[in-house]
Amino acid sequence: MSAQIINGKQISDTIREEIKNEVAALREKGVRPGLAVVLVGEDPASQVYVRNKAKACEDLGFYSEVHRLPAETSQADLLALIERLNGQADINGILVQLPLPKHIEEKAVIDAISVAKDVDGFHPISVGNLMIGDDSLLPCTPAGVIELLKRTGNSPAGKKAVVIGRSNIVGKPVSLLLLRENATVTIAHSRTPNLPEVVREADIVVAAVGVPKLVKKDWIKPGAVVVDVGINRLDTGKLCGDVDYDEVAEVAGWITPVPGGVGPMTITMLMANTLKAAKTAHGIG
Ligand SMILES: Nc1nc2c(c(=O)[nH]1)N[C@@H](CN(C=O)c1ccc(C(=O)N[C@@H](CCC(=O)O)C(=O)O)cc1)CN2
Repeated sequence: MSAQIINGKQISDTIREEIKNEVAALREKGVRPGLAVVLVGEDPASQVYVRNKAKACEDLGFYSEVHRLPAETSQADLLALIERLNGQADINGILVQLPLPKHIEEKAVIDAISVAKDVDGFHPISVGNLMIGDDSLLPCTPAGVIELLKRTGNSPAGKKAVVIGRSNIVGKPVSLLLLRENATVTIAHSRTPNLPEVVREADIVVAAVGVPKLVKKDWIKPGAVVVDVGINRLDTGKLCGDVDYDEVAEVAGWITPVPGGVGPMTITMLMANTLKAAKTAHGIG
């Protein structure tokens, strides 16, 4: 048996088309969603992601502003910019690209973003809303994982899901979203005894642990859905996930590749969040 591939690029393109059409209709009514992206420093990977976000805005008809600040920008100056963007009516979403330079406290920056414009879904109030099941802007990568499952007919309802990883950005929120979708969820991590045995119980495995090729073929129940959130760069320069793709694909029912699986969904869900924030700001559906 060989797993069916979950093509994140293709699913992401479909969602972008849906968003583009909705934005075109909104613009007819005089509403244009706006996203501000803030980059501090010159991290090469972050520069690529920020460029891709600005390009997505252009392609889908959003207004966008990119604020590129030098690495030595003070925390006070960054907070002042966020405060200004919080008050700007043409901006519906604010994203500060992570990681930030060491002298800036990430939490202070996330806390300063208005909850209504928190399109990353990282603000403590957004996290609390997710926890209690209130409507909120959902963190992009976890929301992308749920979209990939649903759009390939792999509804989590009634399934056993094991999430490997407990980070605030992926592991914990994706677990809460799977629970919200009526899966029975186990969160496993580096201190979980008998990890392969725990994972073998799962109908859905989400790997978000940051260890290249950790998940092996004999950890997987035949036919299980395997979603790999890991992005690890090997010494060869090649990207790989947290799942040993070649061997796991022999037993899984469905599998996401790296690259081209979860990765492309992150920016797409950011655009979906910005659209949602704009509609809320204008009192639309
Ligand atoms: N404020 C934020 N900062 C960061 C986030 C985030 O969601 N919000 N996530 C990452 C970076 N990131 C977006 O910002 C991101 C990472 C990876 C991809 C992606 O499409 N990956 C591709 C591979 C790309 C490659 O070849 O390098 C894939 O997996 O297919 C998109 C966005 C950290 N910072």
